[in-house]
Amino acid sequence: MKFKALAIDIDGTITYSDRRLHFLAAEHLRDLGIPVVLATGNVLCYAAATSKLIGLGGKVISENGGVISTGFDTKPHISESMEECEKAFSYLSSRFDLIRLDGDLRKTEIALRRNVNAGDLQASLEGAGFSIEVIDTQFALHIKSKKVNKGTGLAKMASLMGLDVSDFIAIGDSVNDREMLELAGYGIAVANADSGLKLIADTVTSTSFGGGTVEALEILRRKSFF
Ligand SMILES: O=C(O)COP(=O)(O)O
Ligand SMILES: [Mg+2]
Repeated sequence: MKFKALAIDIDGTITYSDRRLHFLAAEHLRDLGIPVVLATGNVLCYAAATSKLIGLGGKVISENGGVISTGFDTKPHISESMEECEKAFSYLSSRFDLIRLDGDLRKTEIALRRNVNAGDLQASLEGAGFSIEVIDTQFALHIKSKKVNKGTGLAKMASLMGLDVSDFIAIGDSVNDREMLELAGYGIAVANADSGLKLIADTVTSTSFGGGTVEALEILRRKSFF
């Protein structure tokens, strides 16, 4: 089996636990020989800068699928307005002590510091009839649309690249990588991934964080997957 591209999470997957970039993982990604798409819950400028600094081509899925860019100088594709997320945020703000992240850089969802429990926020929103979800990636909380995720982002990116989602290998570590791993032709969870992601992955590495990505790429090469 041959795959044509790789979609890979940033935080927790090509970093150490404290978010420093894992240089060896970055080096392996630069020399992969197939297009590498960075897929993150973080904002577009963070994803694009990471792509540039690694030496990749600027193809990124950011804001958990809400904002997609196929190159450094191209206009991003933005999925939907964040009006519902803003309403949910203002509802929650009167009930919880929320700390919003990233200023006005976010276009489609809202990120929060992890000083509150995602399940409590979710239950409060459901009680008030909101159709909005709250996820905890271990790096931040995200108030987001249920219709947008890294899977829908991958589908959009694949079509923009003239590929099918099944042409992609996906690697990740967290709840926000689930739909992307489900859709991709082959999915790998690094050892620090949450148990739900490990359950749906085709392979789970024995090494954590960026070291897990180095191991994953070695496994994929051994299988001649690209
Ligand atoms: O932004 C986050 O919460 C986590 O980012 P990630 O998707 O790159 O792991
Ligand atoms: Mg992650």
